[in-house]
Amino acid sequence: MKQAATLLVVDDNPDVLLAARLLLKQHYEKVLTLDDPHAIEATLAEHAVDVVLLDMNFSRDAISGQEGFYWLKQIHSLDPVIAVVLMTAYSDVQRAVEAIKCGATDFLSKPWQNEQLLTKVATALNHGRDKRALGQVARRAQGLSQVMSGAMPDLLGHSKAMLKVFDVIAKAAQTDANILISGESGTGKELTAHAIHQQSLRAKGPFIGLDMGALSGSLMESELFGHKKGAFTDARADRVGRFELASGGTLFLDEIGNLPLEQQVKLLAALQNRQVTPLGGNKPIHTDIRLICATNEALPQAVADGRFRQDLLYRINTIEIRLPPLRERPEDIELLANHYLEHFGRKYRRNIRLQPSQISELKAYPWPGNVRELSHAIERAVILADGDKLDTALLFAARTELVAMAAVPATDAGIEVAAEPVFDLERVEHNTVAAALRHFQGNVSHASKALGLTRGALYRRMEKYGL
Ligand SMILES: Nc1ncnc2c1ncn2[C@@H]1O[C@H](COP(=O)(O)OP(=O)(O)OP(=O)(O)O)[C@@H](O)[C@H]1O
Repeated sequence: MKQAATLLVVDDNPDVLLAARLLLKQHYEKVLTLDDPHAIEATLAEHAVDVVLLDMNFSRDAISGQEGFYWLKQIHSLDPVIAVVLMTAYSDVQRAVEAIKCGATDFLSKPWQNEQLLTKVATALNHGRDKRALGQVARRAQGLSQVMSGAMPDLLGHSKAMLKVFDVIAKAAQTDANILISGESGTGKELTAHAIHQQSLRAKGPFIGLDMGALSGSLMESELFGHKKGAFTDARADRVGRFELASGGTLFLDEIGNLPLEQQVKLLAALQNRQVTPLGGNKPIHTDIRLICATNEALPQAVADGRFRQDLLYRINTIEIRLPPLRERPEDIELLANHYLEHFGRKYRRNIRLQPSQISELKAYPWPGNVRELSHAIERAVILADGDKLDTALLFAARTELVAMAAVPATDAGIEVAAEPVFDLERVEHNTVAAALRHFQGNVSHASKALGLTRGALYRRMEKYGL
């Protein structure tokens, strides 16, 4: 199976690019190639690249390697922790040492042995990921996370339901009890997990998250517990698991309902024994974590269906926090809308206010995508506003779609059936995604399965259409 990673190969020799691509494509999901290093910046802006394989000598300057060092610096100014493997046909030890000193993760001589290239890429990939995760640990440990990665927004609300949630958060945060947060997509489960961590005695420790919806069973296991080099075919280097990274802090497992039964047994054992053994390892590692899990499906039903272990549910739900959907707390809508109006007003340099009639309309809309949908609606309307007036039609672009769909006999797939055929793919896609989310009451995992998309791909479409 291909590993979910994006690699970028930069070399001015098309044969080198082709050879690298053909080899790496067999093992990694996305392999990008560039024959001109000037395009690196745009490529990194567009793709979340994990490893760059960078030639040291472009045609202007055939052998000194200075161009390679220049581009290495440029790459690190754009992303300081990205793993870069420098490649050169003029290899010598001195240059390898210099490359590593300048921040390269590794050094590769051309022509390469395929096995050697794969090993170096795998090591660089793990190195980069661990560096990212450890960077997060270090930032949090130093209390600098707000400066470096942008402050986590506050969890807002003044409805009775949310005041109750705040109360449970404040009490639970002071303990090490495991917490299960449930709620529809976009209700703020991840934000709540951060809020608990920030109010807890572990606030200075790391907050490490893992989305169980985005990974296959065996990958999940290696992400959770880590692995030793050689534990399985693709394990080309040791890898630190999230349990170990989260030690002293909080481990947040999103979409816990997606954890396959086999891995549920292992998670339960890790929680009971407070230790994990990396795959392929034989020495257990002691862990000290508080576990917060999130789900947008009813886990008791998953237990009844035989998809989730009851003993694991009892272990993770010592405290349960249910986040109500926005339609159940319309009192929060004005507060949230004004918050986002100010936030995006500042971001896009607009000074805009909501009219009382618009607030009433916002409150009347059911917001199937919850707070995420509301924030997207406000952002879109702020960007497209003329002067200081907010156009109600823009604010409710998503609602207009839903109304349009309701007004015509739509199939369960939600494809709009118009009197005149409309050949607008984007519109059909938008309608279908909105209908699937509505059908599964905002459950992203179920909707993505039904649409034949990964959760990531569905999130990208939700983002695109402001759902
Ligand atoms: N009470 C709130 N106050 C302010 N912002 C909120 C609140 N709830 C959610 N948000 C915002 O809405 C967006 C979605 O929140 P979050 O990712 O925490 O939801 P979620 O329930 O984890 O969603 P999913 O199940 O789809 O992963 C984020 O941008 C978050 O900042």
